[in-house]
Amino acid sequence: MSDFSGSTFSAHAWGRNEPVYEAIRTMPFNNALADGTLSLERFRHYMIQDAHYLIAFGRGLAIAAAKADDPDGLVQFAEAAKVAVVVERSLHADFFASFGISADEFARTQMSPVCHHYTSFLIGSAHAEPYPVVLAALLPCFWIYAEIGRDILGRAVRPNPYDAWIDTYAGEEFHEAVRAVIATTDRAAAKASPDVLQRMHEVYQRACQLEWMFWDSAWREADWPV
Ligand SMILES: Cc1ncc(CO)c(N)n1
Repeated sequence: MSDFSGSTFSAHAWGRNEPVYEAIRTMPFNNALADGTLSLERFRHYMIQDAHYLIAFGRGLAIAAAKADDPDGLVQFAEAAKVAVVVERSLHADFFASFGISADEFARTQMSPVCHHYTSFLIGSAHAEPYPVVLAALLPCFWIYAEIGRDILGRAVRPNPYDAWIDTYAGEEFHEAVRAVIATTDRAAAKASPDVLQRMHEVYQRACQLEWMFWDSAWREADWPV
């Protein structure tokens, strides 16, 4: 493992979790998304679960906003919470329509086990943990999508049925928000005690692992076993 000691939390956390990122980047789901061969069924599964996910992510961000240690953080995460819900609504209004998911199908589809796990982890951490740890739990959701979006854009076969998804996460608007979340998390980490910093690394790693599991679950079209 690389030694990132003395540098920022984000550099350290990224370095420690690089193998997880590399595993995500090369997953069958993301390879197939890039070359346009991903089955509609798998993407539909992913989108429905992501609509569930984004609402919970928005709630986690709203809790982060409430815990922010300054007004800038309050505004930043209140805005991010709003954007999560706006993106969820665009999934519903645009993606669901173009990929043939009816309101009824969405209403009938509960969270998958992994989506349930990931969202419970985010909401539970947001409620229970101090502000810097909440940010560390939320950071991979932003950062990994930004990196995956750009990576896929760089190798995507276009036109691609999933162009709109790729453009959302490769786009500069999203990346600007991600850089701001990285900066806020690093500022919070710089003031954190060793115990809190340790906790930040634990939740950051867990969120990275859950990101991998979220895509894997969509690839397997996983459902509750009973
Ligand atoms: C599972 C998941 N993680 C992160 C994002 C991006 O915020 C998303 N849309 N879905």
